[in-house]
Amino acid sequence: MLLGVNIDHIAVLREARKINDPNPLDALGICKLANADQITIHLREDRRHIHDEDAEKIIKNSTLPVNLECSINDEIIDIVCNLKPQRATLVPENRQEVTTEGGLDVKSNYEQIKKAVEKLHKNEIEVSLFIDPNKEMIELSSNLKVQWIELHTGTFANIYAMLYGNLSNTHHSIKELELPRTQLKTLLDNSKKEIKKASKYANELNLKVAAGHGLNYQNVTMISSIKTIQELNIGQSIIARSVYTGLYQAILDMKELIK
Ligand SMILES: CC(=O)[C@@H](O)[C@H](O)COP(=O)(O)O
Ligand SMILES: NCC(=O)COP(=O)(O)O
Repeated sequence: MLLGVNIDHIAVLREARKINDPNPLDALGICKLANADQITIHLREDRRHIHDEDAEKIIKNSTLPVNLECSINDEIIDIVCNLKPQRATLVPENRQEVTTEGGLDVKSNYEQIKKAVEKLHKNEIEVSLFIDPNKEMIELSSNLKVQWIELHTGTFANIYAMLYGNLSNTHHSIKELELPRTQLKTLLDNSKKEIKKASKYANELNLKVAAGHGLNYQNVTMISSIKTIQELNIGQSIIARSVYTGLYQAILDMKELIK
């Protein structure tokens, strides 16, 4: 199983002080040494962590392929076309959100996405669509002739955290998931089944499948055991663990779990 390490959260720490430290660029060599397969970054419209200058330097200096996540906004797509990462992953963005809350609505935004995919392909950038594990979204992605889809695992991760991660005992508890454990267990099983079924269907349509969002050292093996998923993109949990273990060890630990 391939691992893309999302290094956005190094920039989150830097932006907490609005200075130049820590610099996400410094992570590139460590990711390579720890056998990461890809660097993932998200150039958000509000530039809350990764900035244009970071993206430019990371793409120029990385010896690993760079997967640049971005919205479908015209201006952002033009920036990505100039930056020329190996891959662009198109994601939904909502200025108010704490983090990406769901997959791209490929149906409602079909024409805008088509335009973005064509521009990116013209610039020799492979394209992935960050979508929910939903048959219609997969079929529309296939129609758009993208190379990859990335299945949003945020719902799965939230259920897991409420069931096994003690989240319900904190002020971050997710109200709509405050359910009896038996019910959460069923929801978790169903969520995994949905992801498995979606990845199998996408492979049948010749789409390569990545998955990510909210994956961590506890929940990841439930997803990495799905053979029709080729790659995981993981950020927050790896960077959080690296505070204690160092980034090199945090990546090795994740690689060991998903091999
Ligand atoms: C699309 C996705 O899942 C990641 O890019 C994630 O959103 C990164 O973290 P932030 O949501 O904090 O930007
Ligand atoms: N596309 C998902 C990603 O890059 C990482 O998300 P997270 O692990 O930071 O939640």
